[in-house]
Amino acid sequence: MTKVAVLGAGSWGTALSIVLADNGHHVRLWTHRREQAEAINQTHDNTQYLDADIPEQIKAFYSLEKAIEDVSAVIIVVPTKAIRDVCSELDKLLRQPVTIVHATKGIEPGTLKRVSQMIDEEMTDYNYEDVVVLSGPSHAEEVGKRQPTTVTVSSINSEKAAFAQDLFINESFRVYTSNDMVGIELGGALKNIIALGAGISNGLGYGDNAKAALITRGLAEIARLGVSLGASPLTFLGLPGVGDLIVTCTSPHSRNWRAGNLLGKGQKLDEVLEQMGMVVEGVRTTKAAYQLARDRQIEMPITEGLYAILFDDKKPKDVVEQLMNRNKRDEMDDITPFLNEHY
Ligand SMILES: NC(=O)c1ccc[n+]([C@@H]2O[C@H](COP(=O)([O-])OP(=O)(O)OC[C@H]3O[C@@H](n4cnc5c(N)ncnc54)[C@H](O)[C@@H]3O)[C@@H](O)[C@H]2O)c1
Ligand SMILES: O=P(O)(O)OC[C@H](O)CO
Repeated sequence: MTKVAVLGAGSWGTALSIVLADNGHHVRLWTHRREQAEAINQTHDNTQYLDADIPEQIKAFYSLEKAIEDVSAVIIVVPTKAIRDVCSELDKLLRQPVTIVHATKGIEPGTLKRVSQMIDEEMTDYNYEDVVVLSGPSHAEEVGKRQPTTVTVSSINSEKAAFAQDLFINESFRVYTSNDMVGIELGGALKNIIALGAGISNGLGYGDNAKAALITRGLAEIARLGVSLGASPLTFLGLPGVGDLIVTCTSPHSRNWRAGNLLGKGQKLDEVLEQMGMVVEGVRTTKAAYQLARDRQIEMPITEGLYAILFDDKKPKDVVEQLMNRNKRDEMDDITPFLNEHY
């Protein structure tokens, strides 16, 4: 059995801790809020973030130094915004070699870096090639109830990916491996933009046709950007692509979908984010993807529309009208030449 530290006691960190505890591992769940650590240890629940019983072998810690003492794996599950601070602190305190797995879905605005690249920059002895990413269609609410879930782990270092697969896999949590780390990280991050769009569409009163359009045309633009950044197009047909698009664009469990739904009903971004109380990664990732698309001259009309709603105060209805009135074209026009150019 392995001693594992999980950094980030939000909904996903808590759900992944439950998977690890079910597999017999000793889990140290770290939170930067002392009162939360104390409450988890006393009550064995974390109801602000997840409605689930927390097994006895999960111990919550407020001290990062104590949480990572003697562990052989560190699972990083804080929001993208917190990755640099947490990793630079981790770098100062780690005394032994560990396998680092991250389950965070985002791209950093400004630097336009993926999470593994941010970890690489903050940690002296680890570069992105040693980091493992875990991603896929996986709402914490269902994982906490041991409902069947499938995810993918990936690393440039295939031994580390296999280690992570063994650490997490069980009868209700099936873990695949992939050798496309770039695609796995990008799929998980970019689907949040489309989930915001699907929520907005619902808030506007639109139905399944609009949702299906967003999922499929969203997939096309995710693949276009992903391939230009070195991902395999096939990855986006798998769990971290189509799979995660389906789960986040169709479920009210999704924080991104819920935030989009409120925006579609007319609420302002600031009040929506305050109301959510949990991270809505799609907002910052929209900023990053918009910049990446501009820099690389990739057509991403849905992402551009989302950017206009979130940051330019454009009305959602006007954005839908604009998307529906784009130039006539063949469905594969913007996909086939692009893939031919890269493959
Ligand atoms: N919730 C899910 O179902 C789910 C599933 C897969 C992936 N993810 C991804 O996991 C990541 C975390 O999401 P979540 O849903 O658990 O978020 P959350 O909002 O439920 O929890 C985030 C946690 O991070 C902590 N945190 C925030 N800033 C911090 C800082 N500076 N230092 C230390 N801790 C800090 C918060 O206190 C909170 O405990 C996101 O990237 C999300 O996209 C979430
Ligand atoms: O709740 P969301 O929108 O952050 O999505 C959670 C997971 O990424 C779903 O796979």
